[in-house]
Amino acid sequence: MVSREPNRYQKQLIEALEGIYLVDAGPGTGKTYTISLRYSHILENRDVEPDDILLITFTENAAQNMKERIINTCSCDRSALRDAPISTFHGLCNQILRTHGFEAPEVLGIDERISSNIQVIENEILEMQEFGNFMTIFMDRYPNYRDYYASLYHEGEMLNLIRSLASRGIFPTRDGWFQDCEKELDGDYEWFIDIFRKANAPIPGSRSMKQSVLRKGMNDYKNRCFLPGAPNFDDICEDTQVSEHLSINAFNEDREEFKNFVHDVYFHYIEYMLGRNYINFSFMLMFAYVLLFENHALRERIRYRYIMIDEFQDTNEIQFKLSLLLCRGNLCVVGDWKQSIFSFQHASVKNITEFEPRILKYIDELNLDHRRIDYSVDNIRQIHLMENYRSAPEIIDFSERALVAKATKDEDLDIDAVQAKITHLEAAGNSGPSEICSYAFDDQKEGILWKINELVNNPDYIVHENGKSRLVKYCDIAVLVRKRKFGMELLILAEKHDIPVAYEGGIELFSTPASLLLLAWFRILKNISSSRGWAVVLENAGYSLEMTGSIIDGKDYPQDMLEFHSRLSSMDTAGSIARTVFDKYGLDSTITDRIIDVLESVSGTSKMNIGQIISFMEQNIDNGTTYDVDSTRRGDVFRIQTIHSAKGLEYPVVILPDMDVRHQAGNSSIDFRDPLGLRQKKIYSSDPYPFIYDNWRYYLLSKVVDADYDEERRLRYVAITRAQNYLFLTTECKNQSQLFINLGTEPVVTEPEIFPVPVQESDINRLKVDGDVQPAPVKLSCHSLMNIAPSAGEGGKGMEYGTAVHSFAQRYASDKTVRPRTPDENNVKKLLDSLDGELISEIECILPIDHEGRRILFTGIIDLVHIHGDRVDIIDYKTDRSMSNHDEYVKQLSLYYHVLSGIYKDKRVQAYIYYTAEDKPVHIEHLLTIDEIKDLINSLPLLNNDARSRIPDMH
Ligand SMILES: Nc1ncnc2c1ncn2[C@@H]1O[C@H](COP(=O)(O)OP(=O)(O)OP(=O)(O)O)[C@@H](O)[C@H]1O
Repeated sequence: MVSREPNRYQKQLIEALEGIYLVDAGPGTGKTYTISLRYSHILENRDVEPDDILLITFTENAAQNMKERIINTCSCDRSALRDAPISTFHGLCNQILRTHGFEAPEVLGIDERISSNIQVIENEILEMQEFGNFMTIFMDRYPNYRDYYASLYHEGEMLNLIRSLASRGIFPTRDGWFQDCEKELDGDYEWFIDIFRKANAPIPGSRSMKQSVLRKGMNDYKNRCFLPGAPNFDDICEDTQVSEHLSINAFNEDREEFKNFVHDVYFHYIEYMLGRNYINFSFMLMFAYVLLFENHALRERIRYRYIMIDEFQDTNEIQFKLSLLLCRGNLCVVGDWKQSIFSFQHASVKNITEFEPRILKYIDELNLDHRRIDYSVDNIRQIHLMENYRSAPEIIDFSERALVAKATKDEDLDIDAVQAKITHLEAAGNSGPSEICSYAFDDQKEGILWKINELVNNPDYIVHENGKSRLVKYCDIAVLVRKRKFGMELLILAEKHDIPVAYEGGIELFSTPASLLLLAWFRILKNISSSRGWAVVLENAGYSLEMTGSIIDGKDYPQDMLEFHSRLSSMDTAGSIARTVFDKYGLDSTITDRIIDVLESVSGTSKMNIGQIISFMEQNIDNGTTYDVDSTRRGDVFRIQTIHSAKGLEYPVVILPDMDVRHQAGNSSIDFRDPLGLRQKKIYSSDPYPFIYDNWRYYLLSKVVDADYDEERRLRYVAITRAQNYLFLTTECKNQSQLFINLGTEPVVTEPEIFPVPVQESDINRLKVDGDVQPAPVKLSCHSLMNIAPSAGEGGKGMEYGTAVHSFAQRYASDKTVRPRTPDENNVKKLLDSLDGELISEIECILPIDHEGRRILFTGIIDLVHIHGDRVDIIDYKTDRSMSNHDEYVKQLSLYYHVLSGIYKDKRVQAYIYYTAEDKPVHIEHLLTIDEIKDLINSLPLLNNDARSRIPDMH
């Protein structure tokens, strides 16, 4: 067992307390572990209180965990630690503003105050609604900007731009910009021209010079709709290059008016929010910053003796500057540039990769008119942690190779330069078994589930825990996805297959069936004749389409539902309506709790009426907004997580599906990024005719700024480095990303075996339909009657082997030229050669059984049917090395037997299991009768837990 003593370098970090420290170290090197020990060490060895040490983490959860870890390990007074400033930047700024921020808006020339009961708008949709209201007023007041309004795809673009500017420390004042920061909006000409010349250099060919990368990328210029006056393609594109003169002209585009527009929207939106006693996360940081910047006495009072920041690679510029203002000279930041994956939240990887130049630049800015930073940063020390305690050596090596895998065929990636920046890690703690394997499936999600079932309880896969070895459990496995949609689809499929699963990392709460039902009731509450509302409610209660149509047309709603409606009408809060609806339907889960929670919080914050609640729910659905739901299921379940939410975690087994690395163009008409500054992608003009034209200048400039796949690679790196022992990469057979191909692991092409597929009722209980309604049939795979561990079925040869044998048998039955490759396939060939009747292979069959008032449809695939004279043989291949599962297979063959007996009434049907390893067809003498099958059905948990028993009574 690995000792938990810090290593030499970790010790050095723990003990080196005074000064500025940068730790840019790889995954699993113990950064978080060491930081918590360093915190305790400061308390134990310096004359300070917990209040003197600021520890910043990335999420509230991480802060909580860190605090608990410190409380459990530190020998100092635990009660003092409970309120210690271990928090996120937002938590810290919120606290500063509520205590000292009353007059902060004055710094920007705003007359409003920050009250101690100011409401933080955390909800994206709610803020978007507020922003929409604000823009309506603004547009009315500023008609002069109407061309800009017309060019926006969506008002939300402006809100996103405001957040992005705020994260960079670009704030508007009444008369201009705070600290002349608007020069950032102009872009960086030197930087631009440097990359322009690189991208525009012709490429040496064998005989003559070939087109530059930039020139190649410009071909689409001809097809765009630019305003008249834009240069012709031939003017802009020369033989092998793009005109430098026109490119400089494009960079120097006059944007004064556009900047004024952005300034006015930004400034008045801040005023509007404060006027309603609201603040958002971006403005919280902004006001805390300007307050500490201007109020020297306060800054002096608040500053911390020691500051530590975890996950520094995902901080943004204003957070970096805030840390400097809050610091007395002892700052320690830890992170890993290779794990920077939050640029969409405006994080800046350069905070860590260019730590030193940035700190010097920021200090110059902060000290321009007053000496705010009085400590020295001349001696920034770096501590290198190079031992990875998490992953097996193969996984560490593979992760480092993945960082230099090209994302596209033509990507101009300087592999040597990237490699030079990677510090190779040694595996320090994990000497357990290890495997990296990639798979190509026809259906990737089915394939992933198959692999999970193959892993669990399979002696081929071992996990070490607390010094002991054991088989893999579901809870050891994490599937880390790029997009939530993929994760949600996998979740639904896993649930359908009855594989224990939990989805973590946010779900589209308002698109869940429970929420859609609630939305329907809100619609009915707003308008008793709402056909959209009634359609959902009636359908959910089991009414057929025709019945629903006639009820809606005749406004002849069921009495019990009308009574329920009048009960809901008497309620005055969205939360109580939601609670009552969910109670009525017997819906009680973490999802319904969270829906109530969100509705209570947003309707409480902004006093919404029913119409606004409906539109809030609709916008959530349209935007696919996700909410964290406190873990759906605990226990032995495998986890599906987005890569972003898996940051900092580790799992014995990681499955990483292929991800699409094509850049989503995204509908946006404005852009703000280095080195281009603030730009309009689209321009509205009524001349020569009203249209939203492409901006030729932006088009050209955007071609200069290379498509950047670095963050995609880093995302993959984060996912891979969560794995301790086993890493499985998966892809679709037909649709492999270039990044996947370039990882260089030849995928095993395999077809997943069929699972038990109990088709379940929806988790929503229904209001009862008047009269008798035949319940829908339940579809079950024949495997659901069998009691076989998923991996045991192939008796040690593995499912892949079994799949290959089945696949060979199927092909050989129809094409005798196919060659066997294994002894089992050879035996199958012998068997098939010996059969002289008609052969039908892999035929799907369904056996209906009526049981206790309900129809159950058993489905399965018969490997081989052999029809010969008055006899029909059913043959099922098994690649097991023993016959230990024989009795279970008899159940499966019995179902097939009853199907074929019903079809071939005048023939004798016989069933055989063909054990391929032994070349042994075993005739099954005693097949189960239908009554015996019904006895087995009684023991199925799914059917006993019949949803019908949970139907609420409306009467
Ligand atoms: N000196 C050590 N001895 C034994 N185990 C260690 C040591 N240092 C760290 N570990 C263990 O290594 C694992 C990774 O540690 P930690 O999460 O702190 O790394 P990290 O550098 O923050 O990783 P990441 O960058 O991936 O978030 C944890 O299980 C931790 O307990």
